[in-house]
Amino acid sequence: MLKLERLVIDNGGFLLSADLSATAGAKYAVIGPSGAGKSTLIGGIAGFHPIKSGHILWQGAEITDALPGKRPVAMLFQDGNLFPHLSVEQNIELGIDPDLRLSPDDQERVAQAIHRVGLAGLGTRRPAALSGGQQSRAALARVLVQGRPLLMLDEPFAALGPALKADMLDLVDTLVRESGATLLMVSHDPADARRIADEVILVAEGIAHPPQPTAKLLDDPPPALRAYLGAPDLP
Ligand SMILES: Nc1ncnc2c1ncn2[C@@H]1O[C@H](COP(=O)(O)OP(=O)(O)OP(=O)(O)O)[C@@H](O)[C@H]1O
Repeated sequence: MLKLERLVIDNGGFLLSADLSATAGAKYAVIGPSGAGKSTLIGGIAGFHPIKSGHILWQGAEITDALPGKRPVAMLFQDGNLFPHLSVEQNIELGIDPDLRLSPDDQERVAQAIHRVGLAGLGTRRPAALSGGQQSRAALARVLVQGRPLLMLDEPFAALGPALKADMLDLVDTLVRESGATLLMVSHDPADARRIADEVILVAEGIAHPPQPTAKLLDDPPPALRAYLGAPDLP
């Protein structure tokens, strides 16, 4: 379980509060208005922002002050952060060892990840020689090989068209189920939440609220979410 206990994250003076738990192996969408603090929330859990107060616990162990690389977290951003001068294979290998010194077992894991995301035969290409969807797959393979139990995606597929995005969400769903990882995915699109998330963490006005079942929250949104979703005001 991921526990955020009276947590306050400081992102350059912007404060985000969270007091909630996320069940291991479940899938959460993080949604809410622009600027509300969604990226701050997952950046804080990943160790990219200082913690002003409170605690972050994973499976009962305190990780509040752990270095980012020592946390149980793999993170994927919108642009995927692929290095243009490296092959797809090398980009994925970086997920295992920044110096690209891989054991035969590691190389086998990379080959399996490439296969698993549907890029078999394209491992020697540079990112520029891949389509946008294929680049997303390569970036996903890189977080996969890290084998971390907490997978955090920050609007990873926002640049893709609707059909490709749906494909990628389904792929993430399958991979997360297979690995048993816990997923936190920031998205602006409620349809993404419905497609993949068991529960939604609503972030509004600097507060990350405890998770609520996706359909219940989206079918009957609270005022903070209602305006954002463009839902009509209640009479
Ligand atoms: N480096 C920074 N220094 C100061 N304030 C920042 C910094 N980065 C972000 N902020 C502020 O923190 C607040 C939350 O930003 P954050 O990126 O977490 O929101 P968000 O909900 O992810 O927004 P969006 O949906 O637009 O990506 C915003 O008001 C933003 O202006």
